[in-house]
Amino acid sequence: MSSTQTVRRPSGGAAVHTVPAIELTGLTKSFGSVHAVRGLDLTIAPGEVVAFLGPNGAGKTTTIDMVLGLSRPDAGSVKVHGLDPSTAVRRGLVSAVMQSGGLLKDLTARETLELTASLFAGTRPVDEVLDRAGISDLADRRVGKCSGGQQQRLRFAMALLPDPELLILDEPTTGMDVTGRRDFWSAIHEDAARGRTVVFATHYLEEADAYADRIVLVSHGEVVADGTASEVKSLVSGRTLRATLHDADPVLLQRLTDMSVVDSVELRGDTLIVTSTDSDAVARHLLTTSDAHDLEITSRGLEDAFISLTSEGAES
Ligand SMILES: Nc1ncnc2c1ncn2[C@@H]1O[C@H](COP(=O)(O)OP(=O)(O)OP(=O)(O)O)[C@@H](O)[C@H]1O
Repeated sequence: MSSTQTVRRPSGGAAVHTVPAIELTGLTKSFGSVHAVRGLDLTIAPGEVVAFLGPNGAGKTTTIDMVLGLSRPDAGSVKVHGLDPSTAVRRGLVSAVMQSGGLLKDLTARETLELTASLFAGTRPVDEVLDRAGISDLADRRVGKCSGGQQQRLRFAMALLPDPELLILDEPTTGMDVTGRRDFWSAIHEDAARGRTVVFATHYLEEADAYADRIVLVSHGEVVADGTASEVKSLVSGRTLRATLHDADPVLLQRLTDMSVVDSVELRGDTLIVTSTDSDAVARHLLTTSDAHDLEITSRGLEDAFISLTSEGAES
């Protein structure tokens, strides 16, 4: 069952004695015969911005629910700032921005925040959280008139009321248009720069690439990769080499395929595409034995890593 290709853990350069923002040990949760989370270990240091990635059904939401104290593990433990999750939530150490729900359409943004603040002791001033979420200009707009992106920034403002040490976002931008997503992330990014720990689950790989210090990739309820975006990308070793090749010689294609450093060879019209762990050797071979020209070598992206590390059989 063990399949972890963890490249490093923990990360973020935190001092060894620092109490982790999140510490998951052997976390396990099943629903009937579905093993949603299978012995997941993860430590997140204060101040890290971590993307939690994985295909549908990988166990992201189940894990997040346990971190927020919304459900209990079958086995293993969850600590949030050294406390059990419900105590951490009660003390305002952690709050969450979820995908939907929790808003009343007839209230304005300010009224929504005032109502939420009245339910808790010792919250930040409403004007401050409006400002931090970048929606001061929307304070008097009714929620029902706000766009999806603006509503998400309002949820973000609500989550900031207790000034939590740790902010958790579960697929916060699903269904938003590009502008809404960009505005939402710029507000989160600015806030995180002040030192808040942020953990977000997303299906948009480019969001993880752009905004996370660290990517934790889960598959079948386990961590399969853990590192910076470039470290995770480098787990799918190699690069893609493209070249223009007139009159491709089948012997040349076969020789390339037979090279031990070559993963795949493909011909699309005049364009030869080779993925390889040693693009220099392939380039040398091509340039000395064929008329290949317009050579271009690129790193494989996060999407390649995601597919390769989470596909069936990746364990082997
Ligand atoms: N309440 C539940 N009852 C039964 N099965 C559940 C329940 N919640 C989750 N599961 C199952 O557990 C597995 C993990 O689900 P989870 O929602 O944690 O995945 P996810 O990574 O968040 O997926 P997605 O990206 O689709 O949201 C899935 O197979 C899901 O069907």
